[in-house]
Formats: sequence, C-alpha cells, structure tokens
Amino acid sequence: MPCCPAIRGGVGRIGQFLEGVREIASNREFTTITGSYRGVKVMATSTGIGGASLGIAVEELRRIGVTTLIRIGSCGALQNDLRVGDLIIPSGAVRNEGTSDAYIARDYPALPDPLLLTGLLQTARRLGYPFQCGLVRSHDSFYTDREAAIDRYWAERGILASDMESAPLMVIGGLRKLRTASLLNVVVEAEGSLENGINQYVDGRDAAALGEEREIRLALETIFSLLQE
Ligand SMILES: O=P(O)(O)O[C@H]1O[C@H](CO)[C@@H](O)[C@H]1O
Ligand SMILES: O=c1cc[nH]c(=O)[nH]1
Repeated sequence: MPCCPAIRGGVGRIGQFLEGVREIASNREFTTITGSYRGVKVMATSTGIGGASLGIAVEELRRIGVTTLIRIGSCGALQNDLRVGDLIIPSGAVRNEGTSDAYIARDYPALPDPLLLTGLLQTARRLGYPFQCGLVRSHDSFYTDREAAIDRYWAERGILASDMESAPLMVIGGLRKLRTASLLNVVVEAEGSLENGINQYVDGRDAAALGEEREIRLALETIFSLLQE
C-alpha cells in the first residue's frame, strides 16, 4: 500500500489508501491532502471537532469548487447491539447542535444526499462490510451534567449513535446544494467509558482501527463507483 508517513492523524491514514499523495494546506485543525484512488482524484480534509469548524471547512471547500463531501468519522453508540468497529451509515441526523441553528430553524431536516446514501449502502453490501443504517444525533458537548439522561432519551427513541458533525454537514449540504453523506465508526459502546473509548480505544483497539480502515475504503469505493455510472 502506498504510504505518506509525514501526514499525521486521520487525513494521513486516508492518504495511505491513495497514490501520489500531496499535502496542499495545513492550518490549525485543517489539513488537506490530495491523491488518487483507482485513478480518481480525491481530496481529504480534517475538519476538527464539532460543527463550527466543520462548517467553516465545508464552506471554504465549496468556494474552491468541491461539490461532494463524505464525512469519515467516529461516534459513540447509543444502542446496546453496536460494538466498537461497527459501521453506521446515517440516513439522517438529529440537530442537537448550534452550527446548523446558525443557518436555519430546526424544521429544516438534516438528511444526506439520496444518491450518495444509496451509493454507500450498495458499496457496503458489495464489500461485505456489516453496517447499520439509521438516524444518529449530532451534539456539541460531552461533559454537561445531563449527558446520561440525554443519551437515554435518544436511545429510547431508536437513535443509533452520537457524533458532532453529521447534522451540520447535512444541513449545510442541503442549503448549499452540495452532495453530502456521513459514515461513522463506533469507538465507544453504549454505557461505555467516553474517555477510554475515544482517547485510547482501550478494549476495542483493533476493532476501532479495522472499522476506520473499512470506512475509508467504503467512502473511496463509493466515489469510484458513482463516477463509473
Ligand atoms: O472522529 P471524528 O470525526 O473527530 O468524530 C468524533 O470525534 C470527535 C470527538 O472526540 C468529534 O469530532 C466527534 O464527532
Ligand atoms: O461518544 C462519542 C464518541 C465519539 N464522538 C461523539 O460525539 N461521541
């Protein structure tokens, strides 16, 4: 597999799947690389933590002509049958964060582009990767005094998992006519320890890494497949 050892973090790990990797910009939490996957030129950008920085990245990528964005991220499970390393393909997201509120009232839904969503589902099946498709919840904080009650509330309503960026990505995508979708890897099981889960991946270390490799491959294969149609 071609390698790009100088680029740190998730973007560097995406770079391991690409040929001809070049870092084209790096400032604060935002690092952008380009490379090609099976002959298709792709770009990967780290968007930091939370909707606010994601929103800035998406808007600036749009200004340079990007039209299709797939989030490759992690999440905490809200349902007991989800294990570390399981993939979730969100069919929509609860808007429990402030960034999408800055754009439009909550009546406006956070939904992925239907063609991109369909592409991800078909490709996941073709690759044989187990996944769940359903609703997730995007939030702004881990450490309020109400986290356990909030998680219970949404878990009882069937929400699969929590992340921080899927909803703002989908709302901004809808409003700006971008094709967006999200892809999440479970790094914390329901009722699990948040700190252990996301900082060290303690018990599920290998499973989380495998889940991440799968979501990177799934995103890239989906882009490749859609361009063949
Ligand atoms: O793995 P990423 O994409 O950063 O996603 C999740 O991890 C971060 C929290 O540790 C938040 O950004 C959350 O959405
Ligand atoms: O529990 C978690 C793990 C990752 N990201 C989240 O938003 N929550």
